[in-house]
Amino acid sequence: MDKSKVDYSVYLVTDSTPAILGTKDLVRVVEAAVRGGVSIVQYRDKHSDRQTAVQTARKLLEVTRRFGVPLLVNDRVDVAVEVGCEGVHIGQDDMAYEEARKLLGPDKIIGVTASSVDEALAACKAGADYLGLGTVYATPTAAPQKSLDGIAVVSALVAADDPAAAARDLLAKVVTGRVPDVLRAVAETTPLSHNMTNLVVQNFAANVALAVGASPIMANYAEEAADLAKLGGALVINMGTVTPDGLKNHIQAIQAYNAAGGPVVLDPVGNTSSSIVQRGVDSSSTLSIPQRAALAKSVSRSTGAVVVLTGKTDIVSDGVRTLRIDNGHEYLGRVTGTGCTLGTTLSAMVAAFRGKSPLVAAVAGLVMYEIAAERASVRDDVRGPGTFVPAFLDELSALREETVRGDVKWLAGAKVEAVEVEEE
Ligand SMILES: Cc1ncc(COP(=O)(O)OP(=O)(O)O)c(N)n1
Ligand SMILES: Cc1ncsc1CCOP(=O)(O)O
Repeated sequence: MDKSKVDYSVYLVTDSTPAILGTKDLVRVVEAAVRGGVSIVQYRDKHSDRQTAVQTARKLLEVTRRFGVPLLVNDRVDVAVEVGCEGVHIGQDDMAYEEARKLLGPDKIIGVTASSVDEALAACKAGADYLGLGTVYATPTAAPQKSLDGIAVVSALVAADDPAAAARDLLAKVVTGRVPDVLRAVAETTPLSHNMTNLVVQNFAANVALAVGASPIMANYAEEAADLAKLGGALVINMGTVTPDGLKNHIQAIQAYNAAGGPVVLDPVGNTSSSIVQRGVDSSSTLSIPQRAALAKSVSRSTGAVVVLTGKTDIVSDGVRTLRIDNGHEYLGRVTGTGCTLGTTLSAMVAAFRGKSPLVAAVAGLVMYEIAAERASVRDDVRGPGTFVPAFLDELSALREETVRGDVKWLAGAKVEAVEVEEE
């Protein structure tokens, strides 16, 4: 497992004490919670003897590996080494970070509890992969300007009657709560949105990029890609009006962005190839929502990419977590290019949120785009698809400005839910 890609959004810390677990079976609770959307699990057991702890950790590892999420062990580095799980979480009174690192090697995850700025700085300097910052309470007066990477919970999941439903609920809330972070990152960095897109949408896509806060360049000549890829932006490959020559340019540009580690958004539009990652196919799809969710998850698993299937209900999956978004307006389907320019929007989000969560970035792009459409559609000056387009650009821009000044009331309209997908 590549530890730089670990998602800390919903972090389950287990507890086997009867007061919290009750009479339930811990492994089943963890399995249900992971199925619901938990993205990382820590086995925390202060009471069991070593042999029992190793046995339990092995059972938990079997579950977490099946779902592709990491398992850490709290405090007991020897148990983590013996079962070969993804890492440990240590506190200030536990084994020293350096010693744990020696035992675990460079590739394992080591999280450290920090209860003061000094402890946090020391842990970062030593090389901790993440910090556990103790109990966090929101206050009604102080909304943080920057949210955390995720929340670690014990009883909200372990004591829940339905851990899978509780995990789905938390996942949707945590992902939605990070949307402003993504939009602010776009506003702060003005990322390059390098579009190799179709003939129909060039101008519209450039304007959407500007409205969401990105810097567009419509550059179809791949010789430019290597230089552009170094600028920290993202590439949009839209195959709407592709030609044999265009295809060669697409491949060369993708290679340049891959070499530079830059994100690529691929939109095959209504391409007639056999690939299933097709927006065109999807939007007229007769598949049910569970089928589309399973499809997105399986394509994401096999490609390693975050997959977005748009439609009345959008599906987003990173192969582990799958979400649905039910925002938008029918005008989006009555204006050409609105699917393509969603790709441009997503490029801005993934570029600005590079190194963080592409799943969260994708959800942010979808939510912003579709709530802008909802707001535009109810404006007095909008009388149909023609007047919708300028109003839509205005609303994209307004959402960006509101978010930057800390006004995120609009996010209350986000309809994001986690979807449970059966394992194949
Ligand atoms: C994610 C996470 N954050 C903090 C803690 C607390 O760890 P620690 O300070 O070692 O205390 P105990 O959990 O051992 O009582 C944690 N476990 N996980
Ligand atoms: C009409 C058309 N023809 C080739 S690409 C294109 C634009 C499609 O745009 P969208 O699918 O985003 O509406």
